[in-house]
Amino acid sequence: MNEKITLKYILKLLFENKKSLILGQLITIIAIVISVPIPLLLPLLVDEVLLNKPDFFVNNINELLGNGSAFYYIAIVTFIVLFLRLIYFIFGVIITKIFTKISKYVTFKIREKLLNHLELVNMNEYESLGSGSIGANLVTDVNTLDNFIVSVASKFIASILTLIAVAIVIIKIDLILGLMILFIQPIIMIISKKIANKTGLLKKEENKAIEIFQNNINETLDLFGQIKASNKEKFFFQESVNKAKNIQITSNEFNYKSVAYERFSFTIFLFAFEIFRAVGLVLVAYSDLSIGLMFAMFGYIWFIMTPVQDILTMQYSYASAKAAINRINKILDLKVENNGEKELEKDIKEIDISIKNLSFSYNENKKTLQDISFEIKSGEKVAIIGASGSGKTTIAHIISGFYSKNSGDILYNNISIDKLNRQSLRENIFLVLQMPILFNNSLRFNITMGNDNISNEKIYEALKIAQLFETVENMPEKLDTIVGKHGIRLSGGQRQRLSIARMIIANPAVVIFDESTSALDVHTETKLFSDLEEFLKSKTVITIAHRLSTVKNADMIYVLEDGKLVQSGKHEELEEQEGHYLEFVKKQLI
Ligand SMILES: Nc1ncnc2c1ncn2[C@@H]1O[C@H](COP(=O)(O)OP(=O)(O)OP(=O)(O)O)[C@@H](O)[C@H]1O
Repeated sequence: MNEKITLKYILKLLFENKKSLILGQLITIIAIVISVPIPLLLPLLVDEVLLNKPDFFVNNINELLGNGSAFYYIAIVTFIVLFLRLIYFIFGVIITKIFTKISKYVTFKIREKLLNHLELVNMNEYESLGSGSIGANLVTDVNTLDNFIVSVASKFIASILTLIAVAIVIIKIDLILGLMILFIQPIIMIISKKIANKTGLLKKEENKAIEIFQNNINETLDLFGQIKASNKEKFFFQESVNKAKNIQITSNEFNYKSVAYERFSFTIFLFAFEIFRAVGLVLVAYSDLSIGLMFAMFGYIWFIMTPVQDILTMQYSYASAKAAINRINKILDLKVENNGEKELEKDIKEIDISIKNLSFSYNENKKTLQDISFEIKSGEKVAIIGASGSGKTTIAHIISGFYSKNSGDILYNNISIDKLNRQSLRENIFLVLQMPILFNNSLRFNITMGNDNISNEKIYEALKIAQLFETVENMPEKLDTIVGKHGIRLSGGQRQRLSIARMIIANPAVVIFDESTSALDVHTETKLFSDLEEFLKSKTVITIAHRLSTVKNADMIYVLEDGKLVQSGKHEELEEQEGHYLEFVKKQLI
């Protein structure tokens, strides 16, 4: 079982960069040690210089650099403060650099893990989520997680340590004020946490609306041509507008309420700040707290705002990250396809296929294939026919290892599909689809599937057999012509022939044609099969077809009806029997 994304898992990834993590935290601690005294320095001069009570600074400056005027002391301490701020800034940049690198590593690892899992996911499972939501998970949700990791890795420990250091200094300066801060801060944080949960729910709504819109618009754009052909632009685009409207509503709710909630938390903090100030004044009036230290306290109250705000923001992003993790884990919940260890020999020439009591359903309500058994010997040419929806494509997909059977077995040279490595299976069985979908890349890429080792000569040879040579020769960029998204710039027949050229290059032992020439005219189809004859001679060929001419010469014909195998035999035998095949022949003759 694939390990889920959890906070523990994220921590594990963070600790894979242990050295950088420790270095980053060390520099953070040094930066805190440098920054914490800053608010104390200049206010101390109020007492030592303005109120003429020389102490630490004046005494030490006198001893080290000699006496001087008020300007002299103020200038020296100001210089020290500016210098410390500069160092703090430089350390801040280094810290950001280290932690950004670590967090980008973690988000990359998460994306890599998701992609590695997706690669192995079972087709049925993949279809249950759809490409739109998986895309959103990989982009938006991982980014949400990224923001959270950056802020936690770089600010969590720093904020806590700064708060502790400041608390110590404040308590040392004045016990009452210090303790007040220590009590009031957690209360503010608890209130903020409750608010953060509400923001998380709103974010969830917004993300859902974005996902629905993304799925809808992807589909509308993919089917743009068909929508236009059915004159349904208004309907489909209005649907998309409605979904976009929903984003407006949910985004509006999230954005304004999350800002309002954030401001509310901040206002509570400011309330506390004013109370601290009032208490400071009272303490100067009624206790031995000096004016200079009171100013220092005010400085610390401002100083403390950044780490407190950081922790508050971390709570908001934690709420969003938790929601993102839940959605990301849905990808990891998708079951992977069974993958056995046995392999068919590379470039094997002969594969016997034996299908035994095979059953399959896409969902629990209906059995798509029921108890099908037949054998295909190596080199045999078989045809599968049947009414639309009878399960022909499904059986082709199962034989090629795209969908996993529910029961029964398929044996390839006596090796059960459960024990067979899927890559090895697909290397030797090629399914030529009716509607091949192409990459928005060059013809060459689509034929070779990115394999640069295949020579132009070999590609042109395949194109000639696939009846596509002249078409490609007449294209301005020839093999470098870009085919458009899903191959939109090619006709249906050209796409089918390109897919056949891809099959010729792959040179498998078993070829399955699933209505792969349905878009071709009879003349081109006849020429194609005649040119393919030599290439297919020794191969096992399974043809799914609607045309009698394609089926007639098969060594064996299997007839499917409603997911069941109802007839099998040669054309001459089946033609003599009453049944589906005879009906099929009659229809073709008409
Ligand atoms: N991905 C899918 N998810 C759910 N049901 C599906 C899926 N693909 C096909 N089906 C259903 O399975 C049944 C068999 O479909 P299949 O595509 O195998 O039929 P076919 O005989 O190849 O049809 P055609 O000749 O029209 O291509 C049909 O009822 C179809 O609705």
